[in-house]
Amino acid sequence: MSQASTYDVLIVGAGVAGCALAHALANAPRTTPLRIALLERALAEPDRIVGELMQPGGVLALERLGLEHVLEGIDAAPVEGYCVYDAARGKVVKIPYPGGHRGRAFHHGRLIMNLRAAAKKARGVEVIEASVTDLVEDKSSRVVGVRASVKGEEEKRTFSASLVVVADGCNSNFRSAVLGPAGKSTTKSHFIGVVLEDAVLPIPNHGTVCLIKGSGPVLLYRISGNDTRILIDVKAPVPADLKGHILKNIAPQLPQCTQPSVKRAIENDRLRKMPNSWLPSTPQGGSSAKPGVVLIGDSWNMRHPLTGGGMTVALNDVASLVPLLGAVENLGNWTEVQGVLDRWFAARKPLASTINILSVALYDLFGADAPELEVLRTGCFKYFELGGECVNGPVSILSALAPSPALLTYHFFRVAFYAIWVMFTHPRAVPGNKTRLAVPSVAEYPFLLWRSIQVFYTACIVFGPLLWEEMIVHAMPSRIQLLMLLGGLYAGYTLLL
Ligand SMILES: Cc1cc2nc3c(=O)[nH]c(=O)nc-3n(C[C@H](O)[C@H](O)[C@H](O)COP(=O)(O)OP(=O)(O)OC[C@H]3O[C@@H](n4cnc5c(N)ncnc54)[C@H](O)[C@@H]3O)c2cc1C
Repeated sequence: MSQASTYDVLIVGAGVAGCALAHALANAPRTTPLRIALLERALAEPDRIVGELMQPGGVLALERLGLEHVLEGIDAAPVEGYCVYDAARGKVVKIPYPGGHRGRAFHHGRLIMNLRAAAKKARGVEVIEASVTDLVEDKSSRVVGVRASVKGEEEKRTFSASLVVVADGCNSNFRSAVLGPAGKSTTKSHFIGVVLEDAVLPIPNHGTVCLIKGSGPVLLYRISGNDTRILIDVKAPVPADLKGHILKNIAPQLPQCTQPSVKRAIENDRLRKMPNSWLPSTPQGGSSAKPGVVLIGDSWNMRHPLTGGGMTVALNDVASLVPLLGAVENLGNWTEVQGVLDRWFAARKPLASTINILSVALYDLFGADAPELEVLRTGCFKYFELGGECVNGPVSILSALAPSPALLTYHFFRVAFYAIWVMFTHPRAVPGNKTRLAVPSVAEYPFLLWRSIQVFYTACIVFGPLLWEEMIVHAMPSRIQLLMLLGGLYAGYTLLL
């Protein structure tokens, strides 16, 4: 016989978002405390290659949520900034976080176990090992609960609640039921991961991003006293002989100091693979939303993991949602919840959109194979070499300390113009004699002028659609969007003339 269990809130998935949300909702000041069920399909320590570097903006969100202690006792490594290594030139540039801020890197499973323990301790939260199989709807198609296989029980159980929150991660089973076609994600590439033992990084305590010729970027960061994570971006189709491909084409391009540990790990260990997906967020409070259910975390919004922003976005989403949702006395009042979701969508935009756009734009530059993107990639590296605000601005954005799409747009297009300047003014290999370097001659200017137009156009088509998707498409009434599109087309037409 199936049992029924009734709560105020059901949360599907005890990962980063689900645990933080359960803990924060339980601690929200309310006249009547909430009864929350946190349903997780496997309570054993997860062993995954995701969510291992937390940006300073994520650490601050944990503090806002009263969860900073989850970073303790897990042998987490401090992260003081980034080091970008350009394999083509064998050069590194140091990009420290601003103002002495720090991120942390760790084994993902250890963080999750601490988060689950914190959720379990919170008043009114029940953590249940159960795999959710269906959303339960009433006659009006409002979600009123879930059905789940509970560990140790033969029959499926129905859980009911005023509100269901889905936080079941990147492979969400319920995304399309809630979002419809808007829930279709795009996979840009895969990350291949292994753990290196006793690896030496070019700059200690700095996440390393390696720009590789003919392949996507490679990330390296220490995740405990002895362990270093390597994530190698591989575009589709993933080669059948992956180990051979990495050992032959990628490992020799990595910084010399890391190569012995990389070769050892690739030869001896099992390679793990995860898709790198992109899913812009869509509003959940509008008339097309499914009543009674809300998505949060990767089930709702994903970006490229190159910039390690997923947990930061998820935690900041929780931190901005809970004060709004916690104030709703009757969570069964969907009209009131809808209003909250609209305000939440607007409140989260600056941080989430900045991180999301940056991750994909940077990936397009760093994973470049087209010649125009190659120019932008070189320009970006040289922009960082300028130091000062050319480092401080971008790293403040990356670390989620400066949640500003305007600042991101400013630096992105400064990089594009600087890349064009570099093309005209910096020495480069002379065609036909790769060992000789020379500044382009005046005779080459017509070609470079044409290339500049292509580079600028490429910058626009990399950045424009991301900005449109994240900032405009769901933020404005469609008539204003249409006017903006027509205005943009007209401006482009007059510029071309
Ligand atoms: C290769 C890779 C590397 C990444 N590296 C970083 C990084 O360094 N830094 C960073 O900030 N972000 C990183 N991310 C992104 C980050 O992992 C996610 O943004 C983050 O984990 C999202 O949290 P979540 O709670 O939404 O999902 P998850 O943390 O994935 O949690 C989902 C939970 O739901 C459970 N679940 C799923 N289905 C069900 C079901 N039917 N019933 C019950 N439970 C269920 C799962 O078991 C899991 O515990 C990376 C992503 C990838 C792909």
